[in-house]
Amino acid sequence: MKNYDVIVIGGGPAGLAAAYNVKSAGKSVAIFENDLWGGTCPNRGCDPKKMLLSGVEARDRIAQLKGNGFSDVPFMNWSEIEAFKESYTSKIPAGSKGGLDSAGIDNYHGKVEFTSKNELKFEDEIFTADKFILATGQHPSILNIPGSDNMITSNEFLSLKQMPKKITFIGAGYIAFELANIANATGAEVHLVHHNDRPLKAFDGEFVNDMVEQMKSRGIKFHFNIDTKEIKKSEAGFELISDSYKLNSDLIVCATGRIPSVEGLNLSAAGVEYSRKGIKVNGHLQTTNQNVFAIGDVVDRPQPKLTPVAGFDANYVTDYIDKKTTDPIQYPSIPTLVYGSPKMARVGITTSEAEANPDQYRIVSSNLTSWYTYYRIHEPIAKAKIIFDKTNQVVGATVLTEQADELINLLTLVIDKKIANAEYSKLIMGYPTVASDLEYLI
Ligand SMILES: Cc1cc2nc3c(=O)[nH]c(=O)nc-3n(C[C@H](O)[C@H](O)[C@H](O)COP(=O)(O)OP(=O)(O)OC[C@H]3O[C@@H](n4cnc5c(N)ncnc54)[C@H](O)[C@@H]3O)c2cc1C
Ligand SMILES: NC(=O)c1ccc[n+]([C@@H]2O[C@H](COP(=O)([O-])OP(=O)(O)OC[C@H]3O[C@@H](n4cnc5c(N)ncnc54)[C@H](O)[C@@H]3O)[C@@H](O)[C@H]2O)c1
Repeated sequence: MKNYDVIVIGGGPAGLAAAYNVKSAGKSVAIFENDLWGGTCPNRGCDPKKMLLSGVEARDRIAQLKGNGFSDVPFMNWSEIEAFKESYTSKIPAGSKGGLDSAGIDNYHGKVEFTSKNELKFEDEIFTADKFILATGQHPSILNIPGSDNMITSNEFLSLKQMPKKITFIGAGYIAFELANIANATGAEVHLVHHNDRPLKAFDGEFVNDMVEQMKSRGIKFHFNIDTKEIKKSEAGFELISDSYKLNSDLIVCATGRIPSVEGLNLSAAGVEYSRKGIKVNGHLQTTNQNVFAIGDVVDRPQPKLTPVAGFDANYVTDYIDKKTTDPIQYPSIPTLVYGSPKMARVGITTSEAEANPDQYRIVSSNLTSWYTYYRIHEPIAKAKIIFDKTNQVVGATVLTEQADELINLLTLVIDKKIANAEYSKLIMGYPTVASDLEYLI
């Protein structure tokens, strides 16, 4: 039998951050992982996706300067950029494990399951701990329809050795939009099939429509209000079938959401309750067993499931276990981003919340397309909606531009630190940049 102060299950951003924190606090810690050390984000999520996106960004920049210095717009060579991505991702699992070894954190690879409220079994050995942290994340869901085996998920897409000529994505959330843009930049014929006509439903409808139009202008085909009933193997590849609708493609990617990874852990033996939305927690990220915590994507909570949120959870829980805080977790504003062409991002109060409460909020819409920062790169569309409260403080923002990933972080700073226009205007920012424009937006 082995005993630790803390046992962490899941070696992704949440679990790794928690394990390092526990170790730094001078406590004994073990971490278990049953797949790739490093987890979703660096192996099959954010990082490989954004490496592939660098090719999309390069192509977009050239396309926007066509006739102004460039005449040809090259397609992205998939095999080459995939290999470039692989040069990064292939080192992640060994690098993550190496980091744990160097830090003296005991790490175990394989299947682990609870046998009681404070015991685990791993390869016939029992492990006990004072506290457990569940950080097992999520994995892609696959539609439960006939022929579901004929689809791949984002996991396989990100490591395709060849991009097919014609590819279909089912779903219209973050993953479908981002991967569709990547496939499109390689010259593939790309289709996006959605069961209703409101993609990216958490974002401002006007900006989503603008984004859809931009993607259409790049050749991506949208098929709305199609309820996929079956996927059949066909001569041409795979056939997506709905009531009176058929679409043939070489490859179909199911991007209809992700589900919490709780199977096989025997959580009932630990007295930990969960649902299809994730593990149930209280304000201290404590599960229905007070000595078992849950952090990151596996948690059932309203905050978006993102890497920085997973890290924030880890820091909170280890502080709570260390008795550095007794307060419930309080999240700062969380920016969320769709890495498409262009990018769309939002933070704070949404435009729909602001529209529903006109006595509390004022929305200022700006078309930034002709602003120097966006004109310089000849962006076809750049827009912002900034939400102010009664005191004229920025409390929310939605932006649509290639530069949205940088702009939204500045706006998050303005919101969280309650920076007033008068204060920001006194700063000197590098010019001409997104930051030097900001005083005219806030
Ligand atoms: C395609 C894609 C793109 C994304 N892009 C972004 C982005 O741009 N920005 C962003 O912030 N977020 C992005 N995300 C989300 C981000 O990857 C997650 O929010 C983040 O990885 C969550 O960290 P986590 O540690 O909670 O879970 P994970 O990273 O999923 O790690 C959980 C780990 O637990 C392991 N595990 C599961 N079950 C067990 C078990 N029974 N025993 C042992 N180990 C187990 C898993 O193998 C995994 O390694 C993206 C996700 C995807 C899929
Ligand atoms: N840029 C980022 O930060 C980023 C990128 C990728 C993923 N992620 C994370 O991963 C999570 C999962 O991403 P996702 O895109 O898989 O999920 P999602 O929840 O964003 O989107 C799923 C989409 O599939 C649709 N859908 C559901 N059932 C369907 C059906 N039967 N037919 C057609 N469409 C259907 C939903 O309406 C929705 O539009 C995100 O919520 C986010 O937390 C973040």
